[in-house]
Amino acid sequence: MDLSLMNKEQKEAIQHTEGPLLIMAGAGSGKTRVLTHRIAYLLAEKGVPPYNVLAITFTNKAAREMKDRVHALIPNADDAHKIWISTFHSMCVRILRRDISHLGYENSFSILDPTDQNSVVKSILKNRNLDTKQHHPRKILSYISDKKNQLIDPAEAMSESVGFSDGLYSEIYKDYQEILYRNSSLDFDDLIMLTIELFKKEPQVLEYYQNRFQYIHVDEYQDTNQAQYELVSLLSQKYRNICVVGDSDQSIYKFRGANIENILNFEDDYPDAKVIFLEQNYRSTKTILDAANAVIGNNTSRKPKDLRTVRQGGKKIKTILADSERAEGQEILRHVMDLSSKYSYSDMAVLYRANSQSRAVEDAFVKGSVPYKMIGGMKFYSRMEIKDLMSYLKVIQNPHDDISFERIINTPKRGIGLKTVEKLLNYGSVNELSMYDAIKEADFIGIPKGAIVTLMKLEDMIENLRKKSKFLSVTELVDEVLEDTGYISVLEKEDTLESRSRIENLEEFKTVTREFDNDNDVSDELLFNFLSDMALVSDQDSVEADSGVTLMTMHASKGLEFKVIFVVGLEEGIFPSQRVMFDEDELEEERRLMYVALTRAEDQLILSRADSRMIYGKIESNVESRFLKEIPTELIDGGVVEIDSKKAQNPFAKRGGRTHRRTPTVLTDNSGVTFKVGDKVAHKKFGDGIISNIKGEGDSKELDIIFTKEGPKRLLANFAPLEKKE
Ligand SMILES: Nc1ncnc2c1ncn2[C@@H]1O[C@H](COP(=O)(O)OP(=O)(O)OP(=O)(O)O)[C@@H](O)[C@H]1O
Ligand SMILES: [Mg+2]
Repeated sequence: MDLSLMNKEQKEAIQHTEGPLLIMAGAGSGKTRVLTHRIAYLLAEKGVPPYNVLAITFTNKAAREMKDRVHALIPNADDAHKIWISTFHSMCVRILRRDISHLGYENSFSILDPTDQNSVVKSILKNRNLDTKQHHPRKILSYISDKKNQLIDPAEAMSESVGFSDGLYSEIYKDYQEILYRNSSLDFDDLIMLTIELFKKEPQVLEYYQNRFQYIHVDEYQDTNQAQYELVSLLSQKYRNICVVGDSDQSIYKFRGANIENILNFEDDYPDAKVIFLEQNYRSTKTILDAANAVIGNNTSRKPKDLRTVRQGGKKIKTILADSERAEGQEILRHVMDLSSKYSYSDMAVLYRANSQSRAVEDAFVKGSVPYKMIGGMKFYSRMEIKDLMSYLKVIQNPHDDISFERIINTPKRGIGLKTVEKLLNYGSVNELSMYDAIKEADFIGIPKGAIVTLMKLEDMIENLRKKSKFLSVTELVDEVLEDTGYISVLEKEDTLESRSRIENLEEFKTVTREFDNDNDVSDELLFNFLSDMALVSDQDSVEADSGVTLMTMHASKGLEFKVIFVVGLEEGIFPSQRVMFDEDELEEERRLMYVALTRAEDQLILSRADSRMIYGKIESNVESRFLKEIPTELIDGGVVEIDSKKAQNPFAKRGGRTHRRTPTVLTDNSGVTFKVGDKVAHKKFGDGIISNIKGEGDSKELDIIFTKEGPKRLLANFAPLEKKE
């Protein structure tokens, strides 16, 4: 295998195949690249069978990328397919799918998403007559998650609880776990906790996987939690060929139980471990790396390390100071459009601290017709119609999933009242039956005749769909579900703006299923695999096509790289966030997050902040983030661009010493053309239309246009690719 493109340390790491190996190195030094090459090397040079190799990544996106890269290095595609490259969660789904029955769960278990978890906790609180305002479900769920990540079960949590609320939470945890068990449902943390439980209870199962995974790799090891650590330790005990890579400066998941000690103590765990440091960064320009190193240098609890780059110089860092979040969004749009002559949209990413910050940027992009994709699939999947459809699919897969069944029992409306639902639930919980099974005994429960007939029909329909699911693709199954349940026809009859957009979303969902169908053959496991995939679309993952500017949280950007990175909202109180300001440890974690964000950039960094912004409905002013101040001024482009959205701006004017170029298709009032209500216009993407309304001033000026084909849209006058028609 050709390793000539790797440096000396990288080569050493690739060729050290036997025994424990730790690669500790800064961002962009090729850690992930070493992993992929090491896997290829094991197969090509050491004759290791592909099924003996395991690689664990932090996100599904990273897993997909690693698979692609390994495929490219290994000539035999079949071999590449046999290597397990996955996240902790999807690995555990596969293991549990085979053997979870040892723990009393059904092999067809469901996976709960955060919304489902929330409704479980709410129902427990209701049963216990507790107020959700006083006992916030989110707080309880994070308690439960903490316990699970530390592998503490309800009994243990109860026995070691101190004080009233701790005691109460541990009891809720017990209820929660019982409900999940009854529903044969698992939450994300269960996937790992139960796999460990399975391994401990059934040593022969553990041994099977130990023999199978003789070479184990873990990327981003600094962010493993206790449970994940234990899982890796169990699996690697027998052969001890364990290679972990990570960077303690990029540990950013403490809030989810990640334990930085796992990587720092690796040498204690494996005294015979070989340790390799990589010091050469291949990703970023010197300017970017100098900035990142300067920032992280302010953390006191770290070992300083050297990180150099071959890419000398580089463009200075640009900064934006806007007067509002809206102006910030528009200024980012302006930069994106400027840069789009040199880079493609997919070379750029906008990073923020919290998901809620995306809206202002999204608004600007929508109105400026800049394509973008959001990483954080939850948004799409938490829409009502998508949740309904998913619930149907989940019930078809696992009829004992009461959480999903309750959602669809009267959706679309079929005359099943709340009373009937409650009776089924109560009867089920007394007799340890799922609602689905309770229906079979509906006669004894005192459910009205008419409702019984309807419920029987519903069960028939679901049974039928289940049979079909064995020989249909997921897309075909989705069509059947929407048809048989009458879901689509109800929406079609409604024929409102809202119902139409719901139909569009369901169509959009089918692009997801189609993609899945293209990669997977029809089989008994197809639906299960699809639902597992969907459940694992975590907030790091995108569901949209691979084009457009990427919008995501800094957390989600870990491991990725882009030519141009925007970091927005660099204000005290936003980033670092208010919550951490007075806690030195948390502040250091926040600074590591800044380090992660900065080191995603290859060529150009653009850092922005707003003088004031709306937070929870209130206008707040924040001063410049300390992280921005920690960047040496000589690395920053002298002209801090001040944007005042109240004063109309001429985008051709010189500001901050720079001239803004515009793409020639943009003909706006600023370039001499005046638009007025009633004007006929042609839009590059949407075609012909008529202006129906004009609002705002300067950069914020908005045009409402009714397009012949696309209907009404609201666009930013200065950015919309519009031409006036005679
Ligand atoms: N020896 C090399 N020669 C050329 N390019 C390299 C070399 N090593 C790594 N690279 C490139 O440098 C970039 C960063 O590599 P990689 O993503 O593996 O770094 P990393 O250490 O995993 O970063 P992070 O800490 O951000 O996860 C990639 O584009 C990779 O292809
Ligand atoms: Mg990496």
